[in-house]
Amino acid sequence: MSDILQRILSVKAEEVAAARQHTSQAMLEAQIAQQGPTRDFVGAIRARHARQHPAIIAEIKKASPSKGVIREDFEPASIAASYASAGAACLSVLTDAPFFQGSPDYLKAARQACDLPVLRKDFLVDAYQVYEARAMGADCILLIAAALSLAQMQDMERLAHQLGMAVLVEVHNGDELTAALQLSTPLIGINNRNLRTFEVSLDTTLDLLARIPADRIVVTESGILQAADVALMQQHQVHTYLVGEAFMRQPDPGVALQALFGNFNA
Ligand SMILES: O=P(O)(O)OC[C@@H](O)[C@@H](O)c1c[nH]c2ccccc12
Repeated sequence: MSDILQRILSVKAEEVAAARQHTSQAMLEAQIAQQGPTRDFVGAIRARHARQHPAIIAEIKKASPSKGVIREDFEPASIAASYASAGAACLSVLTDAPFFQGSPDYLKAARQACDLPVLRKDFLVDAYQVYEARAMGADCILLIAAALSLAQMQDMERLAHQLGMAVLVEVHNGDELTAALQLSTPLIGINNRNLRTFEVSLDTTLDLLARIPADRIVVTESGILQAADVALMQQHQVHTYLVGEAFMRQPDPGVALQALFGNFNA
């Protein structure tokens, strides 16, 4: 039986084929020409670090295949505003519909409601989706090393940079990290959740840390739920976090962000 990541990737290939039927790449490029400038995703993270603050990429996620519906009362614009006033560095918005109940409209609404840079959180398998990301307003894309060859990642990174977007490359093991370190992006995400089994272990971050050069920014992703998790990462000089569920389960996500990371001001 194929794992969940394989299933998602085959659905994505179908989605891309269908999307091309009604919106050509040339049409996406015309939409991109109408977009304003991108917001500096890496710069927003570095600015938090320069003030000795953690940098939080706060996620807007309604549901996931491992947890089902996480948040019933789901208004991306007000969640974005709440995160922004709580001092988040950046936003991450799920745009995948079939598995995460996300939408490009959620990304647009969230980005419009604040001035934070926004990551399109989806499963990219084709350059077409990089154009799509910028056309919907994204400032950064996610490249999942478990889903892509090094050559694919290099091509998509080059395109993202041409379009003014940053790249977060996500790894889960040493082989994926070896590939990720051959990209030029400074943003190396370590996903504590295995996308094939859903198992979560913060040791994933700690185990890979020693291999990451000092000029890269380690983003610990998934499973950061409580103060002890943050303290553990701080002890290991990890200062950039991608957090969704811990915030999305609370009535006010920004209040939850400050409860977990402290009340610093952006
Ligand atoms: O909700 P959490 O456990 O805080 O995790 C957020 C984020 O890391 C997670 O949503 C994620 C990380 N990588 C992904 C790739 C695809 C979809 C989702 C993800």
